[in-house]
Amino acid sequence: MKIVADENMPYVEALFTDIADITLVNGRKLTANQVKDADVLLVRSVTKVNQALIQDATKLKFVGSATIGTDHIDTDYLALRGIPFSNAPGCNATAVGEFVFIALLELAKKLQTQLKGKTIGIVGAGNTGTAAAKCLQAYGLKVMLCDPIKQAQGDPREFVSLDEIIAKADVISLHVPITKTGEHKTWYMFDEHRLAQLRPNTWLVNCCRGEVIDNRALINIKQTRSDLKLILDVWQGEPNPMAELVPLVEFATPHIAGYSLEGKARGTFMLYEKLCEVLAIEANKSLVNLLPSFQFNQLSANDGLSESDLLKLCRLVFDLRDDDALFRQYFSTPEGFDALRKQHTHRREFSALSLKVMANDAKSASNHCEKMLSALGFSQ
Ligand SMILES: NC(=O)C1=CN([C@@H]2O[C@H](COP(=O)(O)OP(=O)(O)OC[C@H]3O[C@@H](n4cnc5c(N)ncnc54)[C@H](O)[C@@H]3O)[C@@H](O)[C@H]2O)C=CC1
Ligand SMILES: O=C(O)C(=O)[C@H](O)COP(=O)(O)O
Repeated sequence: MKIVADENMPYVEALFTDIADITLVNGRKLTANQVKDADVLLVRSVTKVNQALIQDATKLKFVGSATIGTDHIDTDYLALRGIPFSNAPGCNATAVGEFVFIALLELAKKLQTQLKGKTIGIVGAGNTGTAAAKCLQAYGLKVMLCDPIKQAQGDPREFVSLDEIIAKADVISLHVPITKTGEHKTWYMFDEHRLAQLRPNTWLVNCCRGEVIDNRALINIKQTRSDLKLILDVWQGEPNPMAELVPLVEFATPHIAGYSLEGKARGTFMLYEKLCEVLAIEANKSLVNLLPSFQFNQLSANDGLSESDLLKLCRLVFDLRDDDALFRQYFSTPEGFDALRKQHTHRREFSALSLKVMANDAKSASNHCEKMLSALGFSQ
């Protein structure tokens, strides 16, 4: 049996060697010829899986994408061919949630202000939006959710409209799939008109898909609205972001919000489990055994962490400034965007770090700080 897998999918060899021969490929440049004798195809978001790619792959019995998004997969064509498909919903939700939290702490620091006290609007309350909300609420921030689809499905959480988010939130974070049709389509959800409605000093975060914001309109509005602050992890036209936009952005990263080591490993592992199910074989590997130990095993923190202390702690698992600096230097070089993603130093999730909080006051042993760090996801 032959598995063709994206070379940027960690742990493929550790998980699939017992099942099949593995050929690793450049996912962005994958050709029909490379796939034609594959039994299994494992991709990431940069590979368009459609009729043109797989029509000659007559033996194909499974396609997996180690991602949340499925906009690169022609699922109708796979269904027509009767080829089972699985993505990896939720695999990198924690990574995205922590990315948003850390990025906002970084932005507050850069602007010499505080994140504390701000009201956050989350657009799209699925896996990643919920994970972001969890971190922000753990820090005591007011979070408003907008998700008309979940609302209509009877999700018991409180929801508001997008207009209300735009009118009231200090920070807007986007967590929707890219959709081009229908009542709730998200393509250019933030077009010229919506961008013009943003309140003074709004912080806008996009780590879902670039085309949710009209990037040309964003460039235009930033010419006259220096009060708007941007954190962009995703870009219209990846892997070629609009060069004029980059200097207008406070933190710029190459679509790595979901790139924690845990998140990537979870994505591959979910496909491993699914393939075993499809092939009716036992899944005898474990996810925990794949992950290396973290270099900072256990730390003590004093009670009463300031926002600045909290950021220092977060930087131990992920220092966003490194990715931002590399992005500005290399994004416009040939293949620079993809190289930055490939060479991204895998960061860890908060749970990799065990923290013991030293109470200043013996009576407050079970203190606020300990609860907050635990709710953020740090181990204890
Ligand atoms: N930058 C990165 O590394 C990553 C990016 N992503 C992107 O983020 C997207 C969201 O991921 P998840 O949260 O896991 O997906 P999800 O499917 O769990 O949640 C998306 C939510 O958006 C809602 N939604 C759809 N249209 C909407 C609209 N017009 N207004 C408000 N809400 C709307 C849906 O009802 C759903 O609850 C993915 O589709 C993917 O494109 C996901 C993971 C990592
Ligand atoms: O899961 C998704 O959807 C994402 O956007 C991924 O984080 C993208 O990662 P790659 O598949 O492009 O490595």
